[in-house]
Amino acid sequence: MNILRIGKWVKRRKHWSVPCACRATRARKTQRRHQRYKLSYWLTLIKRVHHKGQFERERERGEMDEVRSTTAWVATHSSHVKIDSLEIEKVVHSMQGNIPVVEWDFEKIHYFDNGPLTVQYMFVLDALNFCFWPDKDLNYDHFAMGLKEALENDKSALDADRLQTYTGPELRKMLKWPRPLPSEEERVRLLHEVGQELERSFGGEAANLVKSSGNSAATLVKLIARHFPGFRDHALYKGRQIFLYKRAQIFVADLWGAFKGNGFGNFDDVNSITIFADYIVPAVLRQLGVLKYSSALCKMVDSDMEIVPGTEEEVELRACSIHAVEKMRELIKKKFGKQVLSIEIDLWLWSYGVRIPTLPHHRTLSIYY
Ligand SMILES: Nc1nc2c(c(CN[C@H]3C=C[C@H](O)[C@@H]3O)cn2[C@@H]2O[C@H](COP(=O)(O)O)[C@@H](O)[C@H]2O)c(=O)[nH]1
Repeated sequence: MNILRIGKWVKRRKHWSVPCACRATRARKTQRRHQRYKLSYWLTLIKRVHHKGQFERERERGEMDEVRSTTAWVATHSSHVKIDSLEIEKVVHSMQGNIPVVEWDFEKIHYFDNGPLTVQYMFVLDALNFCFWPDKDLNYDHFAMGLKEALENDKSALDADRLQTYTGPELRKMLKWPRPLPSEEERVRLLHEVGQELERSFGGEAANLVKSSGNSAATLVKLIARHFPGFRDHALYKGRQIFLYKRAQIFVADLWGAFKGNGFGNFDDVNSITIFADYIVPAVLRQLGVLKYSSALCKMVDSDMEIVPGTEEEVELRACSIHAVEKMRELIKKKFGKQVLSIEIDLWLWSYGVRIPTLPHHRTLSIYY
């Protein structure tokens, strides 16, 4: 019996010792695995922190490409506007790939003091940079000069708290405009929105908004769109969301131009910006023969008939303009080996267009451009 019992006990011990040993080995293995995991976890984290800016930027750049990719999609599904590739070739060859250089602020109308107040000025100006045409005597220059003069007379005129209090008549007075501005209520609402959000998230200063972009144009556009609903320039077209971001992108370009690529205008990825789809550039591209409109659209534009925002016509006019210029850039690169920025092409086209007051342009009531 005893022997039997001892036998059973030994058997049991054996039985126990096996799982015990296994458990110990497994525990050691698990510990090692955990250590390895911990190490790789920390390495990844360190790498992430180290490259956070880069990761962020790559991600944002992907999102910026949404302007390129969605407008390209419109161009391939377009019903009322067509891009004439042969005409693009002609334009590019006639200039031998050299885009005429236009100096930013060629009109000498902007405020500039090389500091944060210039950033505040540019942001407020671009918050109001849309739809001047309903008043035939009004244009962008009045806003640029009016806000400049206001700042020169009173450095606190565009402070975040002041922006939140302006009324329509006060804004008019600041711009020295004798009658109600087009979309005056919307302009005032957008001023308030800018003031509130600058105060809430950026210590009241647009300069802090720019600083938080980490020298990335794409991140800055994304930040603006995230924080300021008035800048979320997009449309629905044939069931898809199309991104245009005219005023957010022009703000980046204005900083880049004003600060000559330094300080607040220093962006590592300025080439991520596309042209700014307004009502002047499509008209210039049409005159160059690059954009061809359907006969119905020709009639609408030439007779100053209003085009409803969000219609296929309106989205195509804007999206095809962006895509045509992207094609122009690609061709310049392919044929002449030159890297041209969309911003440079935009300034050339826009400055050309505004010098021809008789150039027929499409008329859409919008807060985006
Ligand atoms: N594509 C594109 N559109 C631009 C601008 C600018 C001003 N940029 C300044 C920056 C450097 C220069 O030196 C400029 O002073 C305004 N616009 C748009 O034009 C339209 C105004 O027309 P009109 O009514 O005639 O003033 C309106 O939709 C406005 O939003 C630009 O650069 N590119």
